[in-house]
Amino acid sequence: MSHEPPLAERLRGRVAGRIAPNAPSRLGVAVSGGGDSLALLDLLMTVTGPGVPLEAVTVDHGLRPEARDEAAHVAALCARWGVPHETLRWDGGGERGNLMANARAARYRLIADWAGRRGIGAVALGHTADDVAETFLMRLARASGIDGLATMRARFELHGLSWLRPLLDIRRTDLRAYLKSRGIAWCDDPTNADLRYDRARTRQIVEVLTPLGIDAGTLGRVADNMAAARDALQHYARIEAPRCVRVDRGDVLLDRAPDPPVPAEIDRRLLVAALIFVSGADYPPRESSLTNLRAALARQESHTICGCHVSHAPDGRLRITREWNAVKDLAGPADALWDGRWRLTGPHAPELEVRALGEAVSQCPNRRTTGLPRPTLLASPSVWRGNALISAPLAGMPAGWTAELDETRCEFVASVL
Ligand SMILES: Nc1ncnc2c1ncn2[C@@H]1O[C@H](COP(=O)(O)OP(=O)(O)OP(=O)(O)O)[C@@H](O)[C@H]1O
Repeated sequence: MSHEPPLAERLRGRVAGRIAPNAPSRLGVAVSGGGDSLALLDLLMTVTGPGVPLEAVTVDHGLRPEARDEAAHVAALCARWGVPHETLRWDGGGERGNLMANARAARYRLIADWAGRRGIGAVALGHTADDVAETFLMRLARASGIDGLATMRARFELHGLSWLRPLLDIRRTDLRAYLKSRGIAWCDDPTNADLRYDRARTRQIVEVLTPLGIDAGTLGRVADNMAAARDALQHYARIEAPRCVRVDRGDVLLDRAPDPPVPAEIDRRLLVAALIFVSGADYPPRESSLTNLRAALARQESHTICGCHVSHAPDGRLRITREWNAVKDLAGPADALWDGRWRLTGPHAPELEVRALGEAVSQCPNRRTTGLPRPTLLASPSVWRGNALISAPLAGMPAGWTAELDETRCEFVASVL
């Protein structure tokens, strides 16, 4: 029996400890071909047994010429190790906006779709303690708040999938040493050393700070402290939510001046949670967008943000409703979830479609009796047969149909806080 080097035992123990409480029936691992995620793949192979089949995935963003070879390298290793592997290609390099952010968002989406097809319940990512430290410094540069400075979560939910980060307390150098000891070659992404990128410059800075006693470990501990503070604030927001927030037929009514008052930070968290609840957004709005919202509200104006329409209700509370523009092109079968949250029940027929009510609200004679404002009615779900409006349950024209929030979304606190 060969003797395991202590480093391997230590790393396997840590990864096993992170995976065990979250183990799904099938586990995926996102492998770029770099040292971190290749080490993750190898470690996962040794800590998952036949009870938890492992599958690997690589995304070729088509942005660097070497990417194809990197994907092929991962594919070859997986073939040798008997791990099913798939390379997914992204061809959105020409899309408008921030290329890196688009590529990252597409990667998460592509991997989630792949996991859905393969019946995989959780996907592991190779973020390390060094990523925590570097992200912390990069967020400092943006004057981020507590959430931005907090350690990334070891587990989070996105696109209907669990994502795990089992390497968060493991240093990159240890993973490289581990790979060397196992004779496994990895690919170095040249952009990691390219000082035109924030990430590469930040790596240099971490080294410069070491003589001050500030290293990846120290920064990681500060980020952990921030995570503890974030969790405490979320806990407090959860306690305050019932007296500040009411869900009214899919809208959120937010009392921003409750008696006794809540701290501004709790009010901010409830507002962000309300925007996420109504829009189904994956990420909170940027701080600059929230500043614009506050300015508009201070002028007593309504405002659109994050796919939501925000206005003052007559009693002074804020009404956060879905923005008509964000849903006006959404059409789906009448028996499917609409806008990620509405379930319509009624005399279903295959040709029926759910769409936003829009200007057809004028065809609903009882709309005023609902007490709902026009923006809410415009974005509310309605049933159509071709161009004929059949039902608008929230606009006083049910015609045998009801519209209910899907159970995963109807509990405000449970779904967003
Ligand atoms: N092209 C890829 N294919 C598959 N997985 C990838 C790819 N790129 C990154 N990953 C996964 O994501 C992890 C983090 O990679 P990286 O730090 O480069 O991501 P990032 O772009 O900074 O995104 P994030 O916001 O998730 O940190 C990797 O260890 C790996 O698990």
